Amino acid sequence: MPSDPSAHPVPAGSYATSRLSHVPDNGLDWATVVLRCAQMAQADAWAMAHGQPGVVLMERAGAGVVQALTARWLPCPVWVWCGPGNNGGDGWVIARLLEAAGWPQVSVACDSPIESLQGDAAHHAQRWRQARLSRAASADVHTLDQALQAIAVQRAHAQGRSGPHSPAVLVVDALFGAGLSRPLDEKVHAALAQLATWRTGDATSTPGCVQVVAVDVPSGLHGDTAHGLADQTVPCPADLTVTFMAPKPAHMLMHGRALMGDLVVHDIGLPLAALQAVAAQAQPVGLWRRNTPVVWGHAWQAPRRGGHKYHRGHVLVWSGPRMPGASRLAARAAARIGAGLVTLAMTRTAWPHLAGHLMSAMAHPLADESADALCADWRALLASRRWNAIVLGPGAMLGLPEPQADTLRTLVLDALATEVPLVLDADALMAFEGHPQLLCQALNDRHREGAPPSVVLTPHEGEFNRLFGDLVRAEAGQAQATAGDPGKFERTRLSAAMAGAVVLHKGADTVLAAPDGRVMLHDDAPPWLSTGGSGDVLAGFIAGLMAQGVDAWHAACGAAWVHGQCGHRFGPGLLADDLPEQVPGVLRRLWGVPPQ
Ligand SMILES: NC(=O)C1=CN([C@@H]2O[C@H](COP(=O)(O)OP(=O)(O)OC[C@H]3O[C@@H](n4cnc5c(N)ncnc54)[C@H](OP(=O)(O)O)[C@@H]3O)[C@@H](O)[C@H]2O)[C@H](O)CC1
Ligand SMILES: [K+]
Repeated sequence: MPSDPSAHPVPAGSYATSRLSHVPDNGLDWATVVLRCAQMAQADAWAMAHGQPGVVLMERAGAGVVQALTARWLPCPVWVWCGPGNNGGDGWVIARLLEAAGWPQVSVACDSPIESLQGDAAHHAQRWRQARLSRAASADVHTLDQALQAIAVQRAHAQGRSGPHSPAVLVVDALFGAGLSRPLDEKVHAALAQLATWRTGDATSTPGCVQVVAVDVPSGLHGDTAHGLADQTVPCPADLTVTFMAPKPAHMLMHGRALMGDLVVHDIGLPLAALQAVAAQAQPVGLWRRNTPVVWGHAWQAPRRGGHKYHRGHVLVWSGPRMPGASRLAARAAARIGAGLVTLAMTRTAWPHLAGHLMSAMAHPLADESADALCADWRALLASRRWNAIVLGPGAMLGLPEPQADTLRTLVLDALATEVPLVLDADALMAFEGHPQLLCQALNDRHREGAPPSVVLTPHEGEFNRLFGDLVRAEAGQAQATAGDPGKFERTRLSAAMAGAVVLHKGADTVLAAPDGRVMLHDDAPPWLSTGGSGDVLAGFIAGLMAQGVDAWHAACGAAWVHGQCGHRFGPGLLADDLPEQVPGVLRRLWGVPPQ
C-alpha cells in the first residue's frame, strides 16, 4: 500500500447519462439530481466518514480536471490560481498532475501563504512543493498581482501564435468554489475581470489567446443561485468548467450555464450510499431532481385494454373571443396526450367562426352580451357535468367584456371555486398582475394541507416576475438578508409554497415546484420550442394528463418532458401546431410500443 492515501489509483470517468439505465427502484441516482452546495458537502462528509479520505477525493477531483483539460488543449503555459480552501486544494493537485504529465510551464499563484492553508488543501500544497523540490525545480508560489503581470507578458509574446487548442496562456481558476461565503474582495474581482478582458480579446489581443478552466464553478458565482453574492457580478466566464458528481443549480440555470463554457461533471467515486444519506436528510420532500421518466413514470400509465373514453377524462378549455388558435392548440394537445373528450367553451360571437374548425373536440357557446351574462353561463357550464380538468389562459383575455382583466379574474375565480384540476396559463395569470394575493388566497382556499395540489400555474419568466416578483422578493429577503437574488430554483419553490399550487416556471431551464417543497428541473428544452403557441400546447398536455387522473405534480413534470421530446422529434422549422402531432411517436417510445 502506498503510504500517502491520496496516491490511491484514481478512477476515471466523466458524467454519463448512460447511468440512467441502471437506476435503482427509487430512481435516485447521481445523474438525476441537482445538489445544492451544502448537500454536496454532506455527501463528501458522509464518504469521508465511511472510509474515503478527503485527500483522495481531492486527488480525484484534480485528476478529473486534468483529464478534461488535457483532452481539450495541447500543452501550453498554464497558471493555476489557488484560493485558500479546498477549491484551491484541487488547484494544487492540478498543478502537480499537469507537470507529471509533462506540461512544461505550470505556475501557481496563491495569495495565502502555503503555511496558512488547512486540511486537505495544505496536504496537496505540500505534495506539489515536494514534487517540485524532488525535481530540483523552484517551488516559488506567486501572488495574483505577479501572475497578472506575467500573463500580460506571455500574452504579448504569443501574439498571432495562439489557437483554439493552444492558447498563449491557460488559467485554471481554483480560487473559490462551493465555499464562497461573501462577495469577492475588490482585488480578486479586478484580477478576474482583467482575465475576462484578455479571454474575450481587446485591442491588443485576439479572443481565445487566454483561456480559462473553472474548477467547480467560475469564482464568485454561487453554486445554488448562479449569481454572485449580494448580486455582485461574476467577473470571469470559463471556457471549460469541471464540477464533481452532480450538477449544482448554477450549472443548470441558463445564465449560470452561459458562464461555464463546456461543462463536465466528473465522477470522483462517491458511492450511491452517500447520495442516499443526503436524500434521507432532505426528507420529506427529497432532493431536487432532473426531469426524466424515472421520477414520474409510475404515476402515468398507458391506456389499458377494455378502457373507454370516460376513463380517460374530459377536458374543458376556455377559448377567448379573439385568439381562438391558442385554445385550439391546448385542446388538441390535451386530446393527443390521451384525454378521452375535449370541449372548448367560447363566446357565442366566436362560436360560428370556430366551431367549424373542430373535429374531435366539442364546442359550447356562452352568452357574451355582458360580463355578468358570460360569467353566469360559465358557472352554469362548470356545474353542468363532471369535468376532469380545465385549461384557462391561452388567448383568454382579448375581446372579453370590459374591463377585460376583471372579467377574466372572475372566470378564473369561478373555476378555482370548483374542485376540478386546473391549469392556469398566460392571460389567466396576467389577469392577477397587481393582485397576486387574491390569486394566492383563492388557490390556498382550494388547496387542502396534506392533499395533493390540483392546480398548475405555468408562467414564463416575464409573467412570473410580474405576478410573483414582489412577493417572492419579500419572502426571500426575510430569509436571507444580504444574499441577493435567491435564484430560479428558490424563487419557484417560494412561489409554489405561497400559492399552494404547482408552479411550472417556463424557460430553456424550466423549474417546477410543488407546495410541499418538491423541486424539479427540466433542462431538456430544445431551442425549436421557443415559438408562438408552444406554451399553449404545454398547458393542454398538463390538463390532458390530469384528466386521466395523474396528480398535478406528476402531470406537470410528465407534460414538460413530452413537450421537450416533441420538440426534439420535429426539430428545426417547428410550429406549435406540429407539437401535438409528435405525441404518438413520443408515447410509442415511452411505453415501448413496437413500431407499426
Ligand atoms: N465532492 C466535491 O464536490 C469535492 C469538492 N472539492 C472542492 O472543494 C471545494 C469546496 O471547498 P471549500 O473549502 O468548502 O470552499 P472554497 O475553497 O470554495 O472556499 C472556502 C474558503 O474561501 C474563503 N472564502 C469564501 N469566500 C471568500 C471570499 N469572497 N473572499 C475571500 N475568501 C473567501 C473561506 O473563508 P471563510 O471565512 O468563509 O471560512 C474558506 O477559507 C469545491 O468547490 C471543490 O472544488 C474537494 O476537492 C473534494 C470533493
Ligand atoms: K473556481
